Amino acid sequence: MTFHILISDPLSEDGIYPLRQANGVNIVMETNLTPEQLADRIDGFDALIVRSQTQVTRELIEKASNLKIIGRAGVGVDNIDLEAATEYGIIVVNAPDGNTNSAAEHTMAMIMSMARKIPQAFHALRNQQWDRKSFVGVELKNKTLGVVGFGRIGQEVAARAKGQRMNVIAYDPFLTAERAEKLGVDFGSVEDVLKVADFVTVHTPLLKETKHLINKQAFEIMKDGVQIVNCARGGIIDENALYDAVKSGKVAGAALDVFEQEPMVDFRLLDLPEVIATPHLGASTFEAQESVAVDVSMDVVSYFTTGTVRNSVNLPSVPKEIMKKIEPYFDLSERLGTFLTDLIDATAEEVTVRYAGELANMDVRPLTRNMLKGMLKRHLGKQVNNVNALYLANQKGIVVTEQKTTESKGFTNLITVEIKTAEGIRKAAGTLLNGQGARIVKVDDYLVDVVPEGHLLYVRHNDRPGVIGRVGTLLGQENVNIATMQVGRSIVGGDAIMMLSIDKPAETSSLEQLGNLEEIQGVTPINL
Ligand SMILES: NC(=O)c1ccc[n+]([C@@H]2O[C@H](COP(=O)([O-])OP(=O)(O)OC[C@H]3O[C@@H](n4cnc5c(N)ncnc54)[C@H](O)[C@@H]3O)[C@@H](O)[C@H]2O)c1
Ligand SMILES: O=C(O)CC[C@@H](O)C(=O)O
Repeated sequence: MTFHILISDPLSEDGIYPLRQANGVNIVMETNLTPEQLADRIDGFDALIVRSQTQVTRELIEKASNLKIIGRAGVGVDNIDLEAATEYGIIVVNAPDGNTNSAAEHTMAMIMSMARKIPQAFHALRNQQWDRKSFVGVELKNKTLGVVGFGRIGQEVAARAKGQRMNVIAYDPFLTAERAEKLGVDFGSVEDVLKVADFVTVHTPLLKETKHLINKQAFEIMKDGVQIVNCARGGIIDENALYDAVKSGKVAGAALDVFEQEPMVDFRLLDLPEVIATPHLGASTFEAQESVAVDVSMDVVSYFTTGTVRNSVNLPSVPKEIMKKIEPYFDLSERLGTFLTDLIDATAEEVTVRYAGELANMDVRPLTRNMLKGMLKRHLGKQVNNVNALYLANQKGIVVTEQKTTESKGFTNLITVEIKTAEGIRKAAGTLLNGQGARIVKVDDYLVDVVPEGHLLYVRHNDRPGVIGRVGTLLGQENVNIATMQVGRSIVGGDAIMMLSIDKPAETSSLEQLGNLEEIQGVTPINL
């Protein structure tokens, strides 16, 4: 049998030697196809290997009736419709480590070029202007670099910046005080970072949560004269807001490798002398291109020869016989993870999942991974699945433990998730009620009965007469319909909670008003 592989973006020839060496493969390299031509060409191929140019859309996937694996020679999988690939049973693999170094070096090159106005000076010189006055720069030494997104590349950039004797402050939802100390950086919230940084560099994926993370409001809290870098993904910085911030003088320099639309169509930012740019070259080194091509080629060969891969982004790997028994709990596990993550405004350090009842006699590792997927997807987005969730959690320094007991205190099965953060331990427990679907039955030490779906509000309050009525009245005035409400309390007159299920998400202003009501201690929206 021949395995047909289409490579549709330029890949290092040295990097694809694992493919060239494999028996029974037919490699076709066609790197100049239009989307329409690719759609006409794709059918019949077993594997598609791309970089960031090829858009692997649902339409393309639907035309690829033989496709089994998509290889992304790089990190970001935002050019691949993962949902469609998963839906069609196509494994997506990437090369998460191969270009980390090059991307970090490019970021440093951009910071230094921007700080010393090297591209601008070269441009003038090339136009035969010997101008030594217009290009006075700033030193990096003793300046503060703010790193937003402290994963592989963010950490490598920080290490290099420290070599330039910069102070580094970072924000990442997975960064704990302990890890920050170990890595020799300060840490704080995004606001903390933006407020104190002389240079800001972003290294997050592009997700719903990170789209326009650096916007008008973010620029407003930055120091006057801040310099900003984006070598991660276009769209993390709002380009219109950046334009205005540079124009107003708030931002003294911007260095961009990536853009909201690529290839670039709006060149307005480049009219500004403070802006320097490269056309998405962060990973464009011989070393990185060879390394990502080797990694992805090896996974494609491994899939073809053994059916296994190393860097899966979406592979569901649940043994069939286990799957059948535990499948009904998949959704509940994931929702418990998301529920607790929304509830907790702190970095998870340890996660314990307790399985009580019949589940204690089964291999529940896929459920734990699904719970982690629910937990991590808030910050890592689509790249998390039940295959890579545990790996990603470990990579973030989260210690994950499973515990089992056959005693389940009145429930056939009970799953309790406990998350430890620097602020303490929070927990939620859920079960499947016979014929009535999933329920969250305990939040911390309060007994509840909540369907884990839709929009929920978790309200902490003092157990006093009239509080529940005031909450209902205010939400009514704000046109928020309450579908269900649960109340739990520790002791009469003590701390209490309300769990409300509402028909649509409450506006921020409504939540603020709710939080300001007498006897209310706090309000947390949860969206499942
Ligand atoms: N310019 C290029 O050519 C190039 C090359 C390689 C990678 N990249 C891009 O760089 C980015 C980072 O890559 P990586 O390998 O370091 O990924 P990574 O997954 O190791 O790190 C990303 C980090 O961002 C954090 N994050 C998620 N949401 C956040 C938020 N709201 N605020 C702050 N942090 C948040 C995650 O917790 C994670 O630690 C990706 O977008 C990738 O596609 C670009
Ligand atoms: O393919 C490229 O050159 C860019 C890759 C880079 O953006 C990535 O996310 O790995």
